[in-house]
Amino acid sequence: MSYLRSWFPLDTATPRSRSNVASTMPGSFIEEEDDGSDTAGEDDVPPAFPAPNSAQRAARPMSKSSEANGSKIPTILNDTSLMLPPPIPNLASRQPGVPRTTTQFASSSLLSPMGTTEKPKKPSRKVALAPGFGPLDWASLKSSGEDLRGVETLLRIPPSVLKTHNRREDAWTAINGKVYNMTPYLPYHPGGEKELMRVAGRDGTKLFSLTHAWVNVDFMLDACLVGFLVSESSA
Ligand code: HEM
Repeated sequence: MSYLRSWFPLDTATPRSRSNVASTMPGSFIEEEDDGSDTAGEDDVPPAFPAPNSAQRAARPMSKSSEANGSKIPTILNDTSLMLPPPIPNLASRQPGVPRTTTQFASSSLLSPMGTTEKPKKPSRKVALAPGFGPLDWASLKSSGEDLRGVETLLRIPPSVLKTHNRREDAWTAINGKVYNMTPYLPYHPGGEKELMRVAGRDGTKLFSLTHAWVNVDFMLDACLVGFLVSESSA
């Protein structure tokens, strides 16, 4: 009991009756000193929650009726005092290709992601490749062992030599210092032959990286490497 008294500021000087204690703290497990009398069965009251004198109990508002009769029974949170449910998303307002507003997003996470309805920023400039000239066909041609270079060994190529390889049947270009034979790749190029031919016989590094810097030319045209671009003087 002395242990419990240190928790609760009870007036220990004037001993209270059990009924006094019970009226201030309903459901309290506090009891008087064991006076030896038989109290079996009276201890079965569950402990009060929130605990008497706890911060939670102090913070919660008392109901009007409980304030009136002086008892400290906290108001029970009922359905009307709960937060309102989120608004139901208006699915009918969705338009293909029209991005949704932020409120439409906030209302549901089950809608399809925005990327699927958004218009592409720029129209694709890819061309329709002839059947049998897709990326996988190019990959299998590269690994077939067929000669796609047209040279015996890798060469040192000055701009004056590069310039002479500017026809569809013999189209070379230099990208990042490496010279490639583009001719076998022409029908496989997703941007079309015409675009590729713009860099035939010259250094195509700038145009290449302006168009699609993400394309791995080292890998795409590894089987077409003919040599390295060098200055006229060092050729
Ligand atoms: C010489 C090496 C080149 C290689 C290996 C190459 C490869 C490719 C590849 C793989 C794509 C598809 C890109 C993608 O799916 O995102 C592509 C697209 C394209 N390429 Fe090239 N390319 C080369 C040079 C050029 C050059 C010099 C031009 C000239 C402007 C060009 C113009 C284009 C265009 C317009 C597209 C379509 C882009 C689009 O709208 O999606 N390419 N190229």
